[in-house]
Amino acid sequence: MNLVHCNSSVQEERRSSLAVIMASISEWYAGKNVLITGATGFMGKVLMEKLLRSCPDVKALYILVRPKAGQSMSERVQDMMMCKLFDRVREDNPDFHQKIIPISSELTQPGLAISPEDVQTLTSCINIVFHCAATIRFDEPLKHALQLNVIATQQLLSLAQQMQHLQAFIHISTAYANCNRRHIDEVIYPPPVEPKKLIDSLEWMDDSIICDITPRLIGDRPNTYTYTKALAECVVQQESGKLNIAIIRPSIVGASWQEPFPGWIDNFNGPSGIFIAAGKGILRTMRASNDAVADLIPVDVVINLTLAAGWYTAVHRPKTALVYNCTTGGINPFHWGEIEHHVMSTFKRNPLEQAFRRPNANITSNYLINQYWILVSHKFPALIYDLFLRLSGQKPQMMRIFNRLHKAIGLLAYFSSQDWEWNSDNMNMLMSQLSADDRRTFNFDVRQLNWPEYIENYCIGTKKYVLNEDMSDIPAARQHLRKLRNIRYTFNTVLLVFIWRVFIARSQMARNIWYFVVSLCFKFLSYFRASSTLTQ
Ligand SMILES: CCCCCCCCCCCCCCCCCC(=O)SCCNC(=O)CCNC(=O)[C@H](O)C(C)(C)COP(=O)(O)OP(=O)(O)OC[C@H]1O[C@@H](n2cnc3c(N)ncnc32)[C@H](O)[C@@H]1OP(=O)(O)O
Ligand SMILES: NC(=O)C1=CN([C@@H]2O[C@H](COP(=O)(O)OP(=O)(O)OC[C@H]3O[C@@H](n4cnc5c(N)ncnc54)[C@H](OP(=O)(O)O)[C@@H]3O)[C@@H](O)[C@H]2O)C=CC1
Repeated sequence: MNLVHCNSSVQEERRSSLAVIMASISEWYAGKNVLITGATGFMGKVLMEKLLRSCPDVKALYILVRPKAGQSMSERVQDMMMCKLFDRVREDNPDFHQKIIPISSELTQPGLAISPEDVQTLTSCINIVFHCAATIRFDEPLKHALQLNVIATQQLLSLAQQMQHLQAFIHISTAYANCNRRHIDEVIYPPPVEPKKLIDSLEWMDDSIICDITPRLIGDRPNTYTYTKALAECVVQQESGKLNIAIIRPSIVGASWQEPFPGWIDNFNGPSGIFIAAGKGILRTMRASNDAVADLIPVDVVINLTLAAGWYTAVHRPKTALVYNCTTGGINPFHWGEIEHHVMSTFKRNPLEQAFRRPNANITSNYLINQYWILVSHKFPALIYDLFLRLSGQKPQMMRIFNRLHKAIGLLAYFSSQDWEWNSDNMNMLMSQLSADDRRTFNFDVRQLNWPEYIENYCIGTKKYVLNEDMSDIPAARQHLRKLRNIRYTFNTVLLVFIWRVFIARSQMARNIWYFVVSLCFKFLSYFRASSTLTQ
């Protein structure tokens, strides 16, 4: 009798674990408590939106938020939920905010500054963690980047170790964590330095000493961001213990492709600021290679893959942490030269308001040519415009804007001037594990991505959601571009005449050429006049 009971309970257990494996992704998230760091950021918001919309039975989203810029934690969360990004979720479930539980936390503080009561709540209920928070600035001082990207990850892992019902911990890294290599596999590479040793050393060091040794430490990586993200991956590996871990490595995350609507973007990071600067006619030249692969990845693709990886990690519990390179270059490549073409074409058809000049940006891999165009197309017009502002009693501003732009493009050029090759076997493996329905709901198949259409929606997204410009103002923006074109023609003509006048006054040869050209013009004019009189 006992044996029969035992057999049936084993069968019952097998059946339920089979049911878990067979469950769709949204069924798996049903009833789950999810912890998200970086929820107020670009990717965090899209992650929350997708979870609430496509996994409507998820129990609760616990989000770690800090007060910022004079706003309390709750004010920030309320503002965030009003955001247009959540329109579709709001339509489906006007009470969606009840599922969002903000937890006050400052990730750079000991214990992540989470209160003991909140620690108690989190450790007793969380089923899955998505760690998105990071500083993504390329010029972040090393100590701060280490504090947030490495030490906070370490502390979060130690909190995760105490969670009684945790089934998966998903860490968001970057495809450029190992950008000092040309070919990047889905493995965690040995760290440039033992993270614990570095943390201990920087603890006692003066900021100025750290600043001095930073270039030596980061070595062949371009900035503290990629360096600390590489260290964070190593910390995840070292401190994971018995947790089921996965690491997602997106490349350059851009506007949404399809969800919740095409073109969603809310920041100036990565290429977005460059597109805007080009659309405003400010950026005319940038160092980038026309033929290098532009490894952009839409944010909704990254989030769909992240949620699917969360499900897979919890259900299949791979023996070692799986790394997912989430990139497009090896599957559906597109190049910076093509991006330039489509960005320019979109902004000519859908101009931004109050452009400084007509959009006309060119990329070049040649240092000297780039420097020449910076002088002629950036600095010279900025000087003239600032002079005009000064003369009209206003504060000069253009040179300041260009200095900031030059700093930004200087930091980004590393990524747009060379190629990398990422292995994406795990992304393909994950896709093969999804049911047909899940593949549609959590689509991360970038083979279907139509680049020209995506780039057009991306540019229009920057106009609508970053700059908050109205599409109905496009006729006025086109009119403004026509005005700029006329100003340019007039300016060029005046400049040409001025230069010739200067030459003519000083050089006999210039005078001779000038008289020759003018007399030629007169001859042509009189010929046309004569021939038109004859035909009458
Ligand atoms: C047509 C041409 C086509 C050519 C295409 C070529 C494009 C190449 C693009 C290559 C991208 C490569 C990205 C590589 C990404 C690696 C992936 C990742 O893992 S990591 C992810 C990638 N990580 C990153 O991308 C981070 C990179 N960014 C940084 O590190 C810093 O922003 C900085 C150092 C560039 C400037 O620092 P700083 O001078 O201190 O300036 P703040 O930041 O403090 O901003 C101050 C204010 O200005 C605002 N604003 C900003 N930009 C623009 C703009 N263009 N306009 C207008 N406004 C702009 C900004 O919103 C802010 O406003 P508010 O809040 O005050 O109201
Ligand atoms: N964007 C991209 O192109 C790419 C991003 N990634 C990775 O994706 C992840 C998310 O990036 P993304 O959303 O673009 O970045 P964002 O800068 O938009 O968001 C960063 C998030 O981290 C939070 N955060 C930062 N500092 C602290 C702190 N001290 N305490 C608490 N929270 C903090 C921010 O909160 P707050 O709002 O309070 O500042 C914000 O929610 C990162 O791990 C990044 O490395 C990887 C590849 C490319």
